[in-house]
Amino acid sequence: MNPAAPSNSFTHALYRKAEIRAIEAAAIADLPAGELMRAAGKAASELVQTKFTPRDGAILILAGPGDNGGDALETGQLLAARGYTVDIALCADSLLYSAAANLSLQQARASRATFISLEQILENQAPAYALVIDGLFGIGLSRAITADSVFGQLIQHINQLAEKFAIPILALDVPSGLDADTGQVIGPQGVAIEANTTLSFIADKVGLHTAAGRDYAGRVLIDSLGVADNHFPPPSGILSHAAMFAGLLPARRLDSHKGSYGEVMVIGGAHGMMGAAILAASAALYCGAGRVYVGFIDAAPAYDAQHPELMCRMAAELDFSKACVVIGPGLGNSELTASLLARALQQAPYVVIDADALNLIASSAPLRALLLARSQSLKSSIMTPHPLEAARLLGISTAQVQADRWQAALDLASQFQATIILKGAGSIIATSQQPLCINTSGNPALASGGTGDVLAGVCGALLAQQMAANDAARMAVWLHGCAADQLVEHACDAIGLTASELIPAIRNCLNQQQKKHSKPQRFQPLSK
Ligand SMILES: NC(=O)C1=CN([C@@H]2O[C@H](COP(=O)(O)OP(=O)(O)OC[C@H]3O[C@@H](n4cnc5c(N)ncnc54)[C@H](O)[C@@H]3O)[C@@H](O)[C@H]2O)[C@@H](O)CC1
Ligand SMILES: [K+]
Repeated sequence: MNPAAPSNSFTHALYRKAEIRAIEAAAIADLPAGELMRAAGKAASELVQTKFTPRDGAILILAGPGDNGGDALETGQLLAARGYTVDIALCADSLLYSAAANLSLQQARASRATFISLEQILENQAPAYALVIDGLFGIGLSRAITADSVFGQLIQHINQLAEKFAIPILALDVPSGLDADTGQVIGPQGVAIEANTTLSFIADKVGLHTAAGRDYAGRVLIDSLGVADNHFPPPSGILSHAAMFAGLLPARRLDSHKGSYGEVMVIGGAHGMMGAAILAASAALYCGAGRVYVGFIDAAPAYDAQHPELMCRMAAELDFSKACVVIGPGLGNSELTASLLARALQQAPYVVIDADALNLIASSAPLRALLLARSQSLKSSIMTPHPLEAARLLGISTAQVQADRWQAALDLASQFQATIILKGAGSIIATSQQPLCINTSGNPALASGGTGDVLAGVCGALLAQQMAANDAARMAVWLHGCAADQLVEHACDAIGLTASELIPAIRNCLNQQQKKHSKPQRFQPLSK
């Protein structure tokens, strides 16, 4: 089987460890003993064969104390049988192995693979390995691999050698040391393998795509090990991908006008922070909102010279009753801002709550009650917290949010009955009713001031164009990341991307997406 093409139908599905264990248990009941481990070894060895020939050099296999070690031994014996030079470091008491892992060990011992000791690896400063395969720990890792433990020293040594000599690391199932649910290195003082590629088994895992997961897992490939589709429950999460957004923005009708595409009012831009509101409003404009107002807090400029289309007003003058209100960018924290937020929560059919507006809600029970009342009257609300804002909203620390971003996003969605965008590496989009979504686009170039304001404006434009809140949030985050990816690839590098540059790039991505996926217009010119 091609490891990049899982056989089950949920190709973008994400599961937590407990769900994977349940799928595994159901599948094992249908299969001959050891079949999943054999399939794991076959998938991994075939993946290696697509990239390396036996002449490229030796392969080092790290086999740990559980079934992840069994997968590694199975892979090793298959590669040895195919003529590769294989060194195996057995880091386990084989008496404790499962029957399946024991069988793989016996076959590996009977193969042409060489068993080497940990000391041999730790002493070796310049190995000629073409590849390291990490089968130390998988989803069974239950406590930290501390830096000073034997496993910890081995992992650090391998990471250093891999970096120094550009040796690729293939992790089996999960990079050892990483929590497959949270995407964090299991601590305290834990270390983890930094893989280039992770071949994950049965189904994709949440922790490979959020928090530090992407840094440790590298490219993620999935092999379902032939587990039948009927063993997979509906996924509790999905990865975003282009096809998800097909048709969400209908093609524009020829007889449409600016009133057809909604009204966005960005409320913010207090003294010293006017740019934040302008960025959000410009993003709304470039993403197709029919009319865009900026409601300033302290003083409104006559117009914005770069975008004279924006209508600059005092926030207190604006009527929110038909608008999508994006409130927060540069809002500050005064009595006026709290009353503006209360009015937006009561009147606006759609709101995007960002930045300072999130902090106001975190500290005010009446505002929180107004937000909750919106869900009763079917008004749409998107909240866009970064981890610190999420921590304030939940009354916990930022470290607790980051320790389990998935759970934090779920808690926010259920406590505030809103669509949540928990920002950060692997942004999570959550509602209390639908599967969570982890965004797959974007890169560290987005880590600069103003990009969050831009995201809020994109959300506002999509909501104003009648997109459901969950779809708007998923698509906005995806477009925002795609724009940064395209800029990094074609225009600049990862350093120095500005929020302003992002805005026209988001418009390009949105239009590319529209061209690719929208239905043809009803009237095509005859001559073309
Ligand atoms: N059970 C099955 O049917 C399948 C299992 N598979 C593989 O098996 C893995 C899960 O296997 P296991 O449940 O055996 O778990 P692991 O192989 O992840 O390791 C668990 C073992 O590590 C020990 N351990 C945990 N934390 C430790 C630490 N910090 N320091 C030292 N030792 C520690 C545990 O006591 C246990 O012996 C999956 O990730 C996957 O690679 C696959 O082969 C697919 C099928
Ligand atoms: K592993």
